[in-house]
Amino acid sequence: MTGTDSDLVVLKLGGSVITDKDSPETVDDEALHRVLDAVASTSKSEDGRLVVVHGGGSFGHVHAADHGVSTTTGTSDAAAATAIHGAMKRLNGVVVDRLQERGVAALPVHPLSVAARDAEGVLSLPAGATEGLLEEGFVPVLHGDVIAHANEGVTVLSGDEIVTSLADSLGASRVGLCSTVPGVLDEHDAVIEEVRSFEDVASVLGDSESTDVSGGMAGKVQELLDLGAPAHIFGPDAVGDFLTGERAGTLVDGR
Ligand SMILES: Nc1ncnc2c1ncn2[C@@H]1O[C@H](COP(=O)(O)OP(=O)(O)OP(=O)(O)O)[C@@H](O)[C@H]1O
Ligand SMILES: C=C(C)CCOP(=O)(O)O
Repeated sequence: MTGTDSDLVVLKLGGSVITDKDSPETVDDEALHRVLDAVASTSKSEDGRLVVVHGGGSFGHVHAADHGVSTTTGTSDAAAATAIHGAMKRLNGVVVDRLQERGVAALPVHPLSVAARDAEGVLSLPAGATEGLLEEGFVPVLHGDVIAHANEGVTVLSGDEIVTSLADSLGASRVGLCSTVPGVLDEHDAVIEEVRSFEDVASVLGDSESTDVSGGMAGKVQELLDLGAPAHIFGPDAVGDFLTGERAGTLVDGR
């Protein structure tokens, strides 16, 4: 949120950061308050536009696992889809409410209503609603969800996919992923400052074939390297630094 008014920052709050992954549908209040305090204080002091995306944690993932739904295996059971979507809407409601309580003009955008995948799994996520809200001065808050998937019913759309899709379609100037770890870690658990190619980190992340691109660090790094914008992976303590344009965690930049 530094620079010109038109600068757009996309920030993802990891589901494992803002929820207690060991307890179904439980928000990690302390962690959520901490990261939202940082978002609220910087959004008042910095120019620029912000989109927030959050993951599923103990909300969406528990229901997705119960119903055997992943990013590639779907369900045609409307009740199952509603269970997953409903849980994600509850978490989204908490994030939006708590941002509004802090004076941030947050509004929800639910991907189920706008996005779809074709039979090859290629995602279409129209950005008109998000863009329109940004133009009106709101902070759109999107979430991982279930979406229509040709021949599969609905499948999971991850927050990471939303981030990369919107960053491209809206021309984000910076992207940040707040995870539970302080960055991409090397074999001694030290934060790697910069990743310019996947080969730089393949040995600590495992090779791409063995990785589920919807989750885990290897998939994140691969997708972020393909973006047209610099991306940062950092821990909950560094949200404020990222939003004010300071160095935060690991810079991933494949441009
Ligand atoms: N080299 C590495 N450096 C940092 N984390 C790694 C590394 N290799 C694997 N990981 C794992 O990747 C995890 C981060 O990915 P994960 O998808 O769980 O994060 P998240 O953004 O918080 O996602 P979610 O929204 O799904 O909870 C870390 O918790 C860590 O266990
Ligand atoms: C499980 C659901 C519905 C959301 C997944 O989003 P993620 O936590 O970003 O992978």
